[in-house]
Amino acid sequence: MGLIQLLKSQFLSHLIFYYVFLASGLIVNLLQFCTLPLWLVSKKLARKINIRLCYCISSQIVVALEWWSGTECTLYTDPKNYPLYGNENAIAVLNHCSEIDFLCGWTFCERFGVLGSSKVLAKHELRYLPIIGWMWYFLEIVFCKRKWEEDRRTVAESLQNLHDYPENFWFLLFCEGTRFTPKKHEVSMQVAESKGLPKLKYHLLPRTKGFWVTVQNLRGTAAAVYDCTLNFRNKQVPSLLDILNGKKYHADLYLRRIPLELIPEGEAECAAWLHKLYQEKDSFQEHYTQKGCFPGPTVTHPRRPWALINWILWACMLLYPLGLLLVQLVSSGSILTILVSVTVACAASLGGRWMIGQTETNRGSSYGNKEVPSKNN
Ligand SMILES: CCCCC/C=C\C/C=C\CCCCCCCC(=O)SCCNC(=O)CCNC(=O)[C@H](O)C(C)(C)COP(=O)(O)OP(=O)(O)OC[C@H]1O[C@@H](n2cnc3c(N)ncnc32)[C@H](O)[C@@H]1OP(=O)(O)O
Ligand SMILES: CCCCCCCCCCCCCCCCCC(=O)OC[C@@H](O)COP(=O)(O)O
Repeated sequence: MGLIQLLKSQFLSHLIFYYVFLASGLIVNLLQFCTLPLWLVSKKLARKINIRLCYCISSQIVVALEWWSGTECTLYTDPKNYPLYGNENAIAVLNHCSEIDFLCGWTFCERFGVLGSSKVLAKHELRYLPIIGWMWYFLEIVFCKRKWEEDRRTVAESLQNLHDYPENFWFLLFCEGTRFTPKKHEVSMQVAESKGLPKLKYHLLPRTKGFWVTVQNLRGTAAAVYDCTLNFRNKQVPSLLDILNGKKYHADLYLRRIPLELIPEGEAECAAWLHKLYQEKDSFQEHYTQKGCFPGPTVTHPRRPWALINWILWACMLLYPLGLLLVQLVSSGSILTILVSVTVACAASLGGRWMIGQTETNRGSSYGNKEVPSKNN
């Protein structure tokens, strides 16, 4: 292990990341709270400010992937569509295969300039996640309880609110509804069989209702569906903790742009269309497994410096006063104050580690583990 690699895996390096992330995150949450009265005066301005504030937080995790771990992200797409990415609203449909697929999604958002504004249909448990969940409240993220009877109205209403959104955004949908595990795959393939649908090898059976309600409510707002299939080279199974330890991965993303007009309007037709899309996605994954790449050309797509600049600015702003405080503490020689500082450092470390734990599949939900009895079964 080289010196730099050793440095990246050290507790102190992680502590710095945790401290900057947690302290800046709480400051940003507070600033977001202060924008509340502005929503009454100018919704447009409040949204624009919140987009930038959210960028301050989410781009820090992108920095960990792009700059700290040096992970490379290759985009496979039709070059003629390339100029449209970032310049239109889109619904991104992504496979839910790893613990960092959301982060790879964020990285592509960053590169196309839509990181601050991008959204997701997220499970409602994430709403309460400190910093990220609170930030999402102000970003108008759409939450679902994964209980259709409750979600159908709230999700549609939240989507309708995005009609006059002032900046381009990508709306992410993990149609599989939960992360891939062998058990969830087995259960969902039983459902596929009971519905007479072909089995999928690399995906869970997609949940179609969220997709249908999203497409219907974003017609006229989003121009296209981006069918995104993500994979990692050499069968690597990445985690956020490994990223923080500086482990480098190579992510490949296959992106197909499908104009929204091509998607059927009726619920049953739209569901059938999505099932077909997932069968195609499965064949792309098979291609990747066999050949080590996706079909079609790649486009060079460099990382941008803004996320790193944002992190450096926050680090300077937050580490300088902390350094001064530490010097004072040590020179005061007071055992009590030194004990308090050690406790605060441990709390920051545990807080950061706990947040990373929220991305780990083995701590995930049991959603999709048990076959839900349906009218078709
Ligand atoms: C490169 C581009 C990147 C772009 C990135 C852009 C933005 C990034 C922004 C943020 C990044 C942060 C990411 C955070 C990640 C958080 C993500 C999540 O939280 S994922 C979980 C929440 N989201 C979803 O679940 C979305 C998909 N789900 C749905 O759409 C659901 O339909 C629903 C709306 C949630 C409702 O769910 P519910 O369970 O109540 O209903 P369903 O209709 O889905 O289920 C009943 C239906 O399904 C059949 N069934 C039963 N069991 C299964 C099974 N195991 N598998 C499949 N199907 C099953 C059952 O028979 C019923 O069938 P039918 O419809 O015929 O009645
Ligand atoms: C610079 C970096 C500093 C690091 C400090 C700590 C960073 C912590 C970052 C936490 C980011 C949390 C983002 C939450 C995204 C979680 C996405 C996710 O994985 O959701 C899972 C759901 O889709 C499905 O849930 P399951 O049904 O599988 O259960």
